[in-house]
Amino acid sequence: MSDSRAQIRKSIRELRNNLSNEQQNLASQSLSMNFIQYLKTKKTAKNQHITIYLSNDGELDTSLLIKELWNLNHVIYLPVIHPFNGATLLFQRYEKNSPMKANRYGIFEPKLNCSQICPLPELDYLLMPLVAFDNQGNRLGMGGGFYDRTLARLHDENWQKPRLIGLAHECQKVDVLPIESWDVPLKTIITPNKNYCW
Ligand SMILES: Nc1nc2c(c(=O)[nH]1)N(C=O)[C@@H](CNc1ccc(C(=O)N[C@@H](CCC(=O)O)C(=O)O)cc1)CN2
Ligand SMILES: Nc1ncnc2c1ncn2[C@@H]1O[C@H](COP(=O)(O)OP(=O)(O)OP(=O)(O)O)[C@@H](O)[C@H]1O
Repeated sequence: MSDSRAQIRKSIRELRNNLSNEQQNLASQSLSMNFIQYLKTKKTAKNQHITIYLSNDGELDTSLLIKELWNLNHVIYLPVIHPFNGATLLFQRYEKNSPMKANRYGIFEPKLNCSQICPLPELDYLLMPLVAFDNQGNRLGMGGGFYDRTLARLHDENWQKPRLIGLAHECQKVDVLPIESWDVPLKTIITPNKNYCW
């Protein structure tokens, strides 16, 4: 089982890393339009608390979406790897002038500042990176278990917030993922081509 997860990770990471700059730019524009349109259909008020991520390893580029959401007065957060609580994530406010530093994987995150951390249930939307997703909204990540561990508490309850939304290129879709007990399925996945809802 874990072997096939590793295989899927390897082949899909290769596919998305092979997308051209032009494909990435177009994908980034479509993502931005699709998510902002999605917020409109939810009649979302301003000042929503939205966690995104800074793209790495061929992931769908979020930089344009972040700028547009700032312009619409939403409050943006990024994941920060917890300094001592194993492989879990904190969600810290991200502004244009936030001091940043590279984490152990070379991904930039805001320098830890406890006064800027948002507790998970106070977030409205959690936009998550993923390596592969399937027909049922299952998600396979980079293999660190960061999001699954962080969301484990929510998974046990019948939670309302945050809404979990995966972001991916269309080439990251597979028919069926081998899932594990801790995997947290998603109700929405947004690609440049369409919004999947379960
Ligand atoms: N953009 C982004 N930010 C994110 C995540 C993510 O998937 N994407 N994460 C989602 O959880 C967390 C970081 N998790 C990550 C886990 C593994 C690797 C990675 O590149 N692994 C290398 C091996 C690196 C090593 O061991 O030194 C690899 O698999 O090649 C990157 C991020 C938090 N921030
Ligand atoms: N809720 C959890 N409690 C304890 N360990 C967990 C939990 N979720 C995941 N793990 C551990 O993390 C490891 C990696 O999990 P998995 O392969 O599902 O990560 P992933 O979803 O690909 O990564 P990420 O969530 O960081 O994007 C697993 O081997 C598992 O042992």
